Amino acid sequence: MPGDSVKVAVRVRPFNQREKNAGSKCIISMSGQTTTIKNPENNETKAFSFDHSYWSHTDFDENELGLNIAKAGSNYSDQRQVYNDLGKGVLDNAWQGYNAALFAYGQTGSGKSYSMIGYGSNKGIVPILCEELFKAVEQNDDKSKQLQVSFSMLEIYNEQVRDLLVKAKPQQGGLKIRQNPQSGFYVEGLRLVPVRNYKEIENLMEQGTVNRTTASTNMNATSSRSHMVITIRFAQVFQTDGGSNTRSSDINLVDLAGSERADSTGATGDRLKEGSAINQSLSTLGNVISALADLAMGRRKHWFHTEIQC
Ligand SMILES: Nc1ncnc2c1ncn2[C@@H]1O[C@H](COP(=O)(O)OP(=O)(O)OP(=O)(O)O)[C@@H](O)[C@H]1O
Repeated sequence: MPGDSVKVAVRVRPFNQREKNAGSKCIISMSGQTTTIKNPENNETKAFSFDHSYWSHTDFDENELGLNIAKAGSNYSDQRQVYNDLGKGVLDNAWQGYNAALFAYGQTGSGKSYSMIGYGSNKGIVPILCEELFKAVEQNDDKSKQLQVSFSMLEIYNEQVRDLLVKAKPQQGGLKIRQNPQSGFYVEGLRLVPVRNYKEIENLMEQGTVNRTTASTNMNATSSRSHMVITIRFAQVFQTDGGSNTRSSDINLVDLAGSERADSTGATGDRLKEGSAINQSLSTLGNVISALADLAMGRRKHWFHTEIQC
């Protein structure tokens, strides 16, 4: 794959009302790729380097369209900048036939859905990426190349997979994850809907977002209680003398549920059960990623099965 195969970025959001009411102080600062955390008790600092460190905490105004834009001279990162750095490369790779995945990970209420999906006019990476994909598709005037886009959207809620494009209540136990020796993992029965333009994707995304399980907690009024995976399958069919060749790519865009502490979210009953499923699956995901890193570095020879059952 061209460029770096893995990129890591962090983003700091503005204080919410609860944090403002509590008189919270920001202990994070960002400069270039570096994120610095200051211990307010002894002023000790620790610096961490990432591919991108996005300052979205202060120094922005809302324009007449409701868009949050940087104040002159500030280092505020808006939605478009985050897309340009993270989403654009994913799209470029898809044109070249590579699969790609983008995960948003963080504590509950930290801004994952804002960065991935967005709120109101502040569209996130997923809608911008879909819009840019269709802009390019519409510009294609090569008659020997046919471009096809399909869309699916699922959630993993309490360890069960549900198709978000289907309104009906999910079947007992949820959809099953299967493995095909040729094409890899897939979700049996998941709808993969062919889409012809951005408007159709926008409608599907809206429908899926409404179906997604959210609830209010002390930490976030619109907390996602499930992990969400949007897959955009992009196929380029090239006509040849003898028939056709297809170059296909899956773009997986994942908005994870946030990690949480039961005493901070005030969770009881269903919320508590969801919170514990969320934390368990996030730690499993962490194990899977470190196992993959070990495999890539040659530190481990075998995959272990139990980690991929979630
Ligand atoms: N960069 C940002 N600029 C402005 N507001 C933001 C930003 N990031 C997050 N917010 C606001 O913070 C609140 C929480 O964000 P969001 O719902 O995206 O969190 P989350 O990490 O997805 O939470 P959860 O895991 O509980 O679903 C929302 O009201 C959102 O509008």
